[in-house]
Amino acid sequence: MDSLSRFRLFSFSSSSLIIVLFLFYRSVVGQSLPFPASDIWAKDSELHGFRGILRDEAVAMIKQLGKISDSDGYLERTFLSPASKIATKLIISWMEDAGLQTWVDPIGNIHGRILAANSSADTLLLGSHMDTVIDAGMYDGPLGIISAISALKVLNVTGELQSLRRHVEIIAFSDEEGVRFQSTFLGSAVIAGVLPLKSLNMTDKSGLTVGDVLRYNYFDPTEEALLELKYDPEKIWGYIEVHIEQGPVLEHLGQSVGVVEGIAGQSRLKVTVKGTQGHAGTVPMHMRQDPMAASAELIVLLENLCRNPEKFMSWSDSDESSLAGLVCTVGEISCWPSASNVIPGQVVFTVDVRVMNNKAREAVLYQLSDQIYQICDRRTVGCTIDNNHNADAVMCDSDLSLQLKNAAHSGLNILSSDSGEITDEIPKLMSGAGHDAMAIAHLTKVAMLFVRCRGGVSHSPVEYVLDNDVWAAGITILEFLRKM
Ligand SMILES: NC(=O)NC(NC(N)=O)C(=O)[O-]
Ligand SMILES: [Mn+2]
Ligand SMILES: [Mn+2]
Repeated sequence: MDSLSRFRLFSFSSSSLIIVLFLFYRSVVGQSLPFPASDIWAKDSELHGFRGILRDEAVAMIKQLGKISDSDGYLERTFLSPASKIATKLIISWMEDAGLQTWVDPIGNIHGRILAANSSADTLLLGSHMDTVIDAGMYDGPLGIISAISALKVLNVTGELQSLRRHVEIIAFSDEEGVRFQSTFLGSAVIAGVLPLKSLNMTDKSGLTVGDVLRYNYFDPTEEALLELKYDPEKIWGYIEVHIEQGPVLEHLGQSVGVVEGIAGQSRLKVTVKGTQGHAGTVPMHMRQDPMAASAELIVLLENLCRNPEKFMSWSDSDESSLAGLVCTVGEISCWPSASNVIPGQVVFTVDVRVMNNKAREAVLYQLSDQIYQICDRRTVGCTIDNNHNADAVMCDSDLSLQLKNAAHSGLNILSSDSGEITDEIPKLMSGAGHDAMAIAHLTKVAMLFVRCRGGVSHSPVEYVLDNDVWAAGITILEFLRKM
């Protein structure tokens, strides 16, 4: 047996012996030792990177939250839905177990806070979103909330919670995906004071508006009332978000975590194509105004434009480099009346466009709209394009990111001291996915930690993160909190 294994065996057996002696002492003498049991666990856990809390318990929490859904058979938890209300109670219980003061704001954001001894200290915000897409994975959003809660729970166990240099507040945001109302960041945008008022009029599939739902939850979303929920930038030091990468880079590099350099800008359109509803058997093809066939041509065009922008865009608008990372997705389509023997009267589909360069995104949107109107005119069908959501690209703060990178490095070294691996350089990478950090960047400086996910797959039930990578996220936040 090599020396490292002998040391590990000794350290494990000695800590187990201490625990047995403590339990025997308490049972015989009936008194606790001069120091509380948690110190023993804390010392033992310190040796092993608090694996019990930061890995095993965190993974169990992710799985538990991943079962709370509005739908049977797959995970769907949208803005202020019944499942979100159940999830809220669970997240509050976890925050309180970690020693945090908790509350829920009128937008459904869940807050957990610990105050520093210095009442004039500024505040570090941590968090991510509790809502999901449809047929979602269980890590997108909840990983960021739970890794932050677990890190603070460790500090609670070790008695360090009261000696933090800054106030720390975890926020579980109520709507990042924008699945129910197509307008995203509803929760984080209110905290940052940047919620577009037009978002309040967005409707869900049942015809309810955002405003209706908030008023049903006893909050009248007037401009003044919304601004009262905005945080004061002077009191906020920064925002850190842990999130799965949702891409293949970290897995390709063989790294568990990476630091995000920037987040691509994004826009969401709703395209409505109106034609002449008719009988599938009697209207000759040349006499049809068919919005379904028109939409099919539009969707192929959108794909073609984003695959080969140079064929559609004069380079004066934006040169090739600025179009790097351009992606375009039609994720949702519906038609009326949706019967196999009826030429539809109307088709509605969504368009999601992402690219790092904001000017390039505007140029792409212009080209898309121009092409859509040209095709609809040629097909004599009507067309309206609603621009439901825009979020400019965000660059993460370099100083905060460096602190996060250093925390990741020291955290991984703690974990690798168990396994003997030496931690390489922590990679930096871009995000094509959007994050609450895009909204919070309007309030304070932001940094993000990406966590490897299997095959880079996300927005799918096969989304998966290794338990040890969950652990890596938690210990990074723990090290960040200790060193900030
Ligand atoms: N991390 C995410 O999945 N965010 C998603 N949501 C927004 N708003 O971007 C997305 O589609 O990328
Ligand atoms: Mn997502
Ligand atoms: Mn997400």
